[in-house]
Amino acid sequence: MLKTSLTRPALRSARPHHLQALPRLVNRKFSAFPTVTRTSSLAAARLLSTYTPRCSASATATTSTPSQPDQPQPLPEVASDDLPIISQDGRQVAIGWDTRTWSRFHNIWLRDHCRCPKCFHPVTKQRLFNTFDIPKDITPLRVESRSAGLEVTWPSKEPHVSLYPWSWLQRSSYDPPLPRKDSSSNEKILWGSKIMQSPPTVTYEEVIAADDRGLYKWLSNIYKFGFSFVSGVPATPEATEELSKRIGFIRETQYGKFWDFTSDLAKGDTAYTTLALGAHTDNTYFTDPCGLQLFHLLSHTDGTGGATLLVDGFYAASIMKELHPEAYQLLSRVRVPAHAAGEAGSLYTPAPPTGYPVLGHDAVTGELVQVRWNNDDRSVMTRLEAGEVEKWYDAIRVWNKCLTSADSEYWVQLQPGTAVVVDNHRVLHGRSAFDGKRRMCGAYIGVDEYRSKLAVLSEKFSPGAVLQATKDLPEANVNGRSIWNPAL
Ligand SMILES: C[N+](C)(C)CCCC[C@H](N)C(=O)O
Ligand SMILES: O=C(O)CCC(=O)C(=O)O
Repeated sequence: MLKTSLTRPALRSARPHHLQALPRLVNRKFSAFPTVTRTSSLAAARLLSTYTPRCSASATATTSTPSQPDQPQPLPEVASDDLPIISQDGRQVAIGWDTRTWSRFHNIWLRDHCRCPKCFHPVTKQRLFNTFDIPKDITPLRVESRSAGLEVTWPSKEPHVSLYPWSWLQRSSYDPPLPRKDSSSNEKILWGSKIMQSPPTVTYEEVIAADDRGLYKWLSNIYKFGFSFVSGVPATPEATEELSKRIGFIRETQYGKFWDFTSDLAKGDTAYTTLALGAHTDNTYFTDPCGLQLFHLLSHTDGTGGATLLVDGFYAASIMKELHPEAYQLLSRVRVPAHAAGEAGSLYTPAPPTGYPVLGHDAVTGELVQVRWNNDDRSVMTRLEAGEVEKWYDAIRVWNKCLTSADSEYWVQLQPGTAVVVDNHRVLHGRSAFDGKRRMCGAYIGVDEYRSKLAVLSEKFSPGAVLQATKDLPEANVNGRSIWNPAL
């Protein structure tokens, strides 16, 4: 059972945080958060303040607003009695989905993306056809609109026929990019301290069940909220390690593989002390910080404190972006070096040594995709421009205020039997100071192992529109995976 500590335990520097009242923002939509909608208004703030959680784990401190009528809607599935119009214009094939929506695919792109067994290995899903054998000016002998998709006949010794399912072409459309049907399942829900009313939780029994449905629920929670509890976990390192491995193999570091630690400085890091730790993400000194971090408190005797802090870094960033856009931009640009130098046998710094910005964005979509923040592990700032030094310190001061506001901080006193997993690219964690004997165990999981497991489970439990539309096509599914999986 989780005991939520309603008062905020003193952190190491125990500064009272007098914050100007941050407007309570409900769901938020920013260019940086394309899949989350927001209504930030006084009405929304009132809504939040009177918020009463629904009973399901999906209840959050936010409610989603109806899709905006002016946003382009995904195209309907192609009906066999209403096939798209197609036309060739020299270097491209144009597909008319309806009177107003056309996609254009370059001939060379289409030839390169043939998924027939000769061009694309049906088991390994690797390209077999040599891209560089495609003539620069390749032109189809014929293009046909078939119920199964676009059929293209290419010139070669014996004509080569490629089929491209309509749903796959809609999803792959680049000229123009088309709205996607399954974006709702990709929604992330930003949260503040009110998440304490209904934190995302699964049971240990659900997660270890062989049908993987509970495992999928757990990983879906982590994807949507950036963290999830697991209740009913046997309070042993062995059970916790097995739980971790349900997601993927554990990532070994200088701290070991599966860790079982206490305040004995067994490793050269303040985690192995009784000190309070402010909200941070781990591994800022690695080029690729771990994806997930699992914690399970095994025991705490003869003492108090040691409460766990969780902060949604995406939520805090969205507030900072709204209220202090210049600070947001500075933290999105200035690279922060970091180190782990507490073990004699290792000295970690990221490549490149200049480090990475606190707020990392997808270079194509502009979406915020990673928070990297551990002010204790931050190294000497040698790359600040003289004119930016004080601005940068002002910006991290604002960032710290957003992280440490009562609206952002979710304090919870972990109990043996309840583990927590955080997305280390989004949710910051910390703890209050403590005394007595405290034993914590856990593990890191690599970001690609986490994403891979979620992708595999999504294929099974929530196949997107393309997998649904192509599942009965001949030779689509080989070795349990569709050649039309949009992830390929
Ligand atoms: C291994 N364990 C999780 C116990 C501690 C790791 C040390 C955390 C380090 N200061 C960082 O922020 O990455
Ligand atoms: O001891 C705890 O509760 C958390 C320690 C921590 O923040 C870490 O290991 O990264």
